[in-house]
Amino acid sequence: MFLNELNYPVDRIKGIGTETLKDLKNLGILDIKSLLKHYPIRWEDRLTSSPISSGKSTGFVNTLVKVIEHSYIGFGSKKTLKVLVQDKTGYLSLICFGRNFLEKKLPIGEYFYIYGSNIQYKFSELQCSSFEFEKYIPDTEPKQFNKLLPIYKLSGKLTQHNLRKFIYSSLVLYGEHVTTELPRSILDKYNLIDKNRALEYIHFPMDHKILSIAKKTLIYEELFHLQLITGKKVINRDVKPKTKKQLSTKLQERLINKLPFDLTKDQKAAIEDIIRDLNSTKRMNRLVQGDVGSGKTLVALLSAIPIIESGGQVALMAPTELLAKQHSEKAYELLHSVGIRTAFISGNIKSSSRKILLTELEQGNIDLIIGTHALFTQDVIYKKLDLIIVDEQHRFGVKQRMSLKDKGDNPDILLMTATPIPRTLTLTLFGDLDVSTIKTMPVGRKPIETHLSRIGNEEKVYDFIFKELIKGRQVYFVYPLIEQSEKMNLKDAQSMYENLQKIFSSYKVALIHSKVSEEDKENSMNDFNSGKIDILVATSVVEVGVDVPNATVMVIEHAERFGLSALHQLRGRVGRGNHQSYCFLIYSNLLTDDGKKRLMTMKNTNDGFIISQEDLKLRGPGDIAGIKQSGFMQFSIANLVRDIDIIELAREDAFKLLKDDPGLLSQENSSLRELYSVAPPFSSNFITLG
Ligand SMILES: Nc1ncnc2c1ncn2[C@@H]1O[C@H](COP(=O)(O)OP(=O)(O)OP(=O)(O)O)[C@@H](O)[C@H]1O
Repeated sequence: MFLNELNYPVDRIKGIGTETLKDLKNLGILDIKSLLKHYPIRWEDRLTSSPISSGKSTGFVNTLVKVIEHSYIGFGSKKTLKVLVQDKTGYLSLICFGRNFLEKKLPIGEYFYIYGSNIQYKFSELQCSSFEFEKYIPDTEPKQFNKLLPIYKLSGKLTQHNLRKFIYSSLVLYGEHVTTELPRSILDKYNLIDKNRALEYIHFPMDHKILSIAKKTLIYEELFHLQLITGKKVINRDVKPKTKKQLSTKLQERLINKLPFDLTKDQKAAIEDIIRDLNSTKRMNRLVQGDVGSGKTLVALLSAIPIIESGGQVALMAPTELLAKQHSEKAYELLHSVGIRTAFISGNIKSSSRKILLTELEQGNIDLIIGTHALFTQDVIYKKLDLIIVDEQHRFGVKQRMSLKDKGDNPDILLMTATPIPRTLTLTLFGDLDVSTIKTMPVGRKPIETHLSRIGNEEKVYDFIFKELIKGRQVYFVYPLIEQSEKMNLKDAQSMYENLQKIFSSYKVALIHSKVSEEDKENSMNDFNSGKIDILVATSVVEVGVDVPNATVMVIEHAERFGLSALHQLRGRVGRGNHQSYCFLIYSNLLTDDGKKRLMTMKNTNDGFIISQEDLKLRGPGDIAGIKQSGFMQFSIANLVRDIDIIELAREDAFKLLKDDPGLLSQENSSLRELYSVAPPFSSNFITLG
């Protein structure tokens, strides 16, 4: 649809000068098509009449009035015009703060449409100081009334009025160039309308019904494109088959037998799923999702073994250096006894050591390499990269993930996440993804006891901690800030580190946060791991992956400032062994409703699946689990939670269309064909993963 004229720069529209252009640019509006895609954030209902008599209870009016009287309140320069108006149901005083000039614009005896909000009963009368009006002219359609008025996101000096004008002009001038992308059969199936009409009605709807059809059309179209792109990827994945393998699992089984515990039922099932994928001709694209501490990392490491046994290499990418380091230590511990050669790569390694490491990797002398995005810098070359494991995948940008894939010849991909999301959402976000879920927790794990505590009651928490420390257990303290901030009156890790050293003077306390050098971080972590340190004071750097089974208490101060999934991840640092563990969420007095809900959810459940559902409800998908940070999904109108049903329909339709007409060659699909021959639509807006 959006070709040619629709790509004209937006200043083709009359009235858009340099200043306005800047403001529009800030909203991402550069050309006609992006102007047309700047959909209203809401519509003000100036269609449904709300007479004056209803104002007292509803707080607003939308009615036709006659001006009855002018008067002034106050004196001198501070006097304020009061305009008394009347409709069929009663009187209303319009208080014109700073707008005494309205005396001329609202002459006595004339009729006006009035839209007023914040109506209050004061001084024995109904008053309104926030209102808009338009002169009533018989037999003429009003400009701003009797309709659903679009309200847009603004920037700088832009006004609603101007933006409406620009959008209206662009619809009049260029609307005819907008072509319908969706096949006619789909429009008919769901009673959707042509794209140009949908755009017209989304901005300037005559009534609620047409608005709802326009919305449905545009939402469906957006999701349909997303699914079409996903579908194409699936086809491409199948186009390049791997050779069928019969990987040996001997070494893997040997290691499993050596473990001091049995794998859980779900761990076993996940490993079986992975082996089946690795052996098949289809490239693996599997997500292992499991709650914190459910044993995903172990599953991933065990899954790497058959690939390595067959002569392939494996790369494991973690989101933070701390986590990568920890994984590499675990991997070494687990795998070196069977002769598997593991290595850790980081951006901080000295160039001479790096050179050696890279040569070893290129020659195939390293079987499993673990690191952060340092794994795919240009000079990293693999001899035979067959499997990529990505931990906490949502924390990576798409580009990072893609460049790793290019390091091998169609390598298998295993993603891991401790932030489970609903299946439809997973499919949408990650394309054609197979999912293994680890729900069963290792035997002996006890649910973590979570206590909420208001700031000021820390003494009790400290008393409790003393008891745990005496038993030989270890403790985390987490703070939202690294250092003191003048702007925010919050406790910070640095000052509390000093304080806690005094309070727990016979115990060893360490501090880690993102500003601590990698070396110091590593030393502290090692010492905490080995039990040399009793108390670790930190920021949310310990959120992911840190695994110290002897730690039994997690204290999070200013807990209301953390998101649900962060709280859950942090809490998941304890309860990783057989000891009963505890989490104390200390909150300040300033609790918002959402903050309260988050804390209550944490208190009431340990189940990461329930928590992520709550998170989704409270924050919406855009914010969840770093999806926004990874920058791959920005919808203009669709909403992944609200529109879940449409996502499923669009997926079915898009996949069917690709199956029936993979080349988009039929007449009915010609718009789509044309569109995709230039560039996938919205490609700058979203890319799916996988
Ligand atoms: N089946 C099991 N029985 C007992 N302990 C297990 C089992 N599987 C893993 N563990 C141990 O439980 C701890 C957590 O395992 P792991 O680190 O693999 O979990 P995870 O799901 O990756 O955790 P996170 O999401 O926090 O990163 C580790 O110390 C691991 O050795």
